Amino acid sequence: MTLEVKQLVKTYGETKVLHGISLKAASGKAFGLLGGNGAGKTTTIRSILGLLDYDAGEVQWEGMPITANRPRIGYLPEERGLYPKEKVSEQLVYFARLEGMSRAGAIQAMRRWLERLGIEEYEHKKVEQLSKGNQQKVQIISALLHDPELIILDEPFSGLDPVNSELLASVVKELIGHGKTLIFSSHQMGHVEQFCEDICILKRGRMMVSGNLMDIKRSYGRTNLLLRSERDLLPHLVSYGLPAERISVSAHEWQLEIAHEEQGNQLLQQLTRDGINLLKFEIKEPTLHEIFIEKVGEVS
Ligand SMILES: Nc1ncnc2c1ncn2[C@@H]1O[C@H](COP(=O)(O)OP(=O)(O)OP(=O)(O)O)[C@@H](O)[C@H]1O
Repeated sequence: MTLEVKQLVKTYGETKVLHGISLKAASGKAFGLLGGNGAGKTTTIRSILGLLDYDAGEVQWEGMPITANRPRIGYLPEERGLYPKEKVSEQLVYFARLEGMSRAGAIQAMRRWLERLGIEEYEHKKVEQLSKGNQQKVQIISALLHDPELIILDEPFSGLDPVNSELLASVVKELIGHGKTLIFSSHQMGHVEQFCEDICILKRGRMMVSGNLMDIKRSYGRTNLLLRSERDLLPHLVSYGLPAERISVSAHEWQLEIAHEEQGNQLLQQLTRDGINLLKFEIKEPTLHEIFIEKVGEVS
């Protein structure tokens, strides 16, 4: 099951906020929709959901316009939308009923999810009586209760402590394993790297990078070299012609950028010739965080 967005253009008044956004999210994979504040992620998501009229482009599900062939969609918006005075159970069953579930089916699914996320004791509590993180879990359940085929999660980890983040991470992996089509929007690059095979990075409504994350990393080359030694490596590295200002050091580890893998191997030979014993020699791919900073120029 594939979602395909083709050349989306959106204008507000005189301002174009999407300049031809295209993406393809396939079943059993997560797609990372990234970008700084105001880049156009929410506008893209709202266009996919049919909550927004766009000026040009197409949104297709399984090769057909999504308006004509609408999958079951689970959406976790960035801004939360629970009613504080209502009970958890009432709200969840209400949302599930809106998605066409029977009352009995909704209650059964709700109990399963409450238990899965470890908040079964709050079933009959009002939302306002729950902590922020537990309210977040209820909202996540409301997006997943009706077993959606297309799942769009905007900052799903917000407000979750490390233990609950792990719990949600395992749920997300399970959903991917069950063949769901998942779009994941987050400023937390670590989570994106954990789940997403494909990504795109937006900047002011334009696509700066798009494609398979491993390919994107590979296309950047293996540029970081990490060395660990009990000896001071700096004088040696400088004597090989490497600029001192490009070498960072912390706790017996030296990190520097190299042009290509071969340069790393040459350095290793030079250090060995100089009788330096290395405790670590690692050529590292760039992180998504580094790619993001280079492409967007800011972290948000
Ligand atoms: N209703 C609106 N009217 C006018 N401009 C809008 C409207 N909604 C969004 N915009 C503009 O569209 C651009 C993209 O906004 P969008 O909310 O899609 O960004 P985003 O990537 O989701 O940002 P964030 O990470 O901060 O949530 C921004 O410049 C924003 O100011």
